[in-house]
Amino acid sequence: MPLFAANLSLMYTEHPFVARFAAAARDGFRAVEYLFPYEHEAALLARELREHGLRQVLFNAPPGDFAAGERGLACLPGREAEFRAGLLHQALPYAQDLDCPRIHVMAGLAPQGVARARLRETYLENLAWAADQARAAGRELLIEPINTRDMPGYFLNRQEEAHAIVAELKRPNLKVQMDLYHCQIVEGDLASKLSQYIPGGRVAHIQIAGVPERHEPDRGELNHAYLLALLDELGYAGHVGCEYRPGQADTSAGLAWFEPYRATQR
Ligand SMILES: O=C(O)[C@@H](O)C(=O)CO
Ligand SMILES: [Mg+2]
Repeated sequence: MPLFAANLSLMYTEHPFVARFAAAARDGFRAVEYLFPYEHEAALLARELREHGLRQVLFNAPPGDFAAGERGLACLPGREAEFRAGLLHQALPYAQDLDCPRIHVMAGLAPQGVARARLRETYLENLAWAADQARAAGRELLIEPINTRDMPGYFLNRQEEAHAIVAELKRPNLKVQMDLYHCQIVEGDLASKLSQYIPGGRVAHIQIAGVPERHEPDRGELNHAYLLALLDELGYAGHVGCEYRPGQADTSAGLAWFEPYRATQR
């Protein structure tokens, strides 16, 4: 049975951030993920994890000025020093304090007028450097294709591009975060894509949500039970992040889809 991680950036937003750990644990989750930990002391977050029997399985490296619309720095020429400082001085220390095995590095929005080849070159140089730093610290580094309906201009959109980069850089700890919500919007054919990519061992984290509204996985056009059973069949052993915005005010009330899996979480 899949192991799920509640995404505390999108779920349980009816509670203040720090109270979301307890809420997720009460509902039977044993793991969490969220976008950014940096507004909170690592010791405080570590205590929430410990007190509620939760594992932190993923968070993102600093993305630049998120409030101003930036969505990562890794492909941006001229921002290398900021990207590298964020990884080294913020993401990796938090990963250590939270005992978090993997960090997602956002690519960034492609700036107008800069050749794609130059962005790709910058992206690969930054990723190679960052993967080596993460490896020395015992962490995996993840890249995630994201759809351009939600994030217009985002540099990395397709699974095949992400897998090509991982293959090219040959860093054993550089892996793909496969978000089935984005993949369905950009590419579709999810069952074939899972069968193609999971056995290769390059997918270290999966995320799910209903499509098109990014609500609970049992709302919308996808057959989540079929896809989750397929993950088991394919031997996927990582976590499945529940990265969705609940369709009603009460996150717990929308967890009927989670019922068959609740007792098997660990
Ligand atoms: O899918 C997403 O939006 C996230 O996984 C993320 O890290 C960037 O927002
Ligand atoms: Mg995602």
